[in-house]
Amino acid sequence: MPETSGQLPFDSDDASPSEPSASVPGLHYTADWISPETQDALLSDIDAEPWSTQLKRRVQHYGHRYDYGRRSVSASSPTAVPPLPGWARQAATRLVSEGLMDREAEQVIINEYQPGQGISAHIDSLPHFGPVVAALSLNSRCLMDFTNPDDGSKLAVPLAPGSLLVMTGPARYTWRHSIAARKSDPGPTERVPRGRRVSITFRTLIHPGR
Ligand SMILES: O=C(O)CCC(=O)C(=O)O
Ligand SMILES: [Fe+2]
Repeated sequence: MPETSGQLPFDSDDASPSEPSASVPGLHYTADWISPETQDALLSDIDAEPWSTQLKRRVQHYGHRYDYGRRSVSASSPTAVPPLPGWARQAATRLVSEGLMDREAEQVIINEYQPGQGISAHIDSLPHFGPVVAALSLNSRCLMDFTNPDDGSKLAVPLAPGSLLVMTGPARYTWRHSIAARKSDPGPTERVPRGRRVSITFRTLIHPGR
């Protein structure tokens, strides 16, 4: 296991070109954005920090806490959370240098999904978060379902370990995304069992000072 000390080899050499989705405008998928070794190093850094059990899935918040009940973001001290770890700042810098985010992410939520867990359909908070949401997948694949409420169209996007999904434009502002709470996903030939999946999501804030 590589020793990280908060720093990770966030080189972009291994990444495949980002692919825009044919069906969901503003959705970009990059396979192998990080290597399996970097995934392992990230997971061990993440698992060394406390998880919040306020939801069915465990989460960690950095930079600013997102209050799921109030659907708001707070920077005030009673709800303060740790700053972005070094590895998250490196990833945020890389997202800007690759032209995927306009500014460095100020808020990170890490989600853990055990097999059978998911996330219900939503759009990430419009009053609080900026125009791009990026999600890095670790350890297990899953299908993320996108639904357009205007015409009911749907697309299931496979998210492989090490991949990066970037939502912007209609994928960010119109389409809803969700992960079904189930233990396996349909695959090309047979069902694919899910393992423990951890996602790291990066966001900018519309009002960083509040
Ligand atoms: O797990 C993911 O890849 C995405 C999670 C998500 O949609 C969110 O945190 O808003
Ligand atoms: Fe989301």
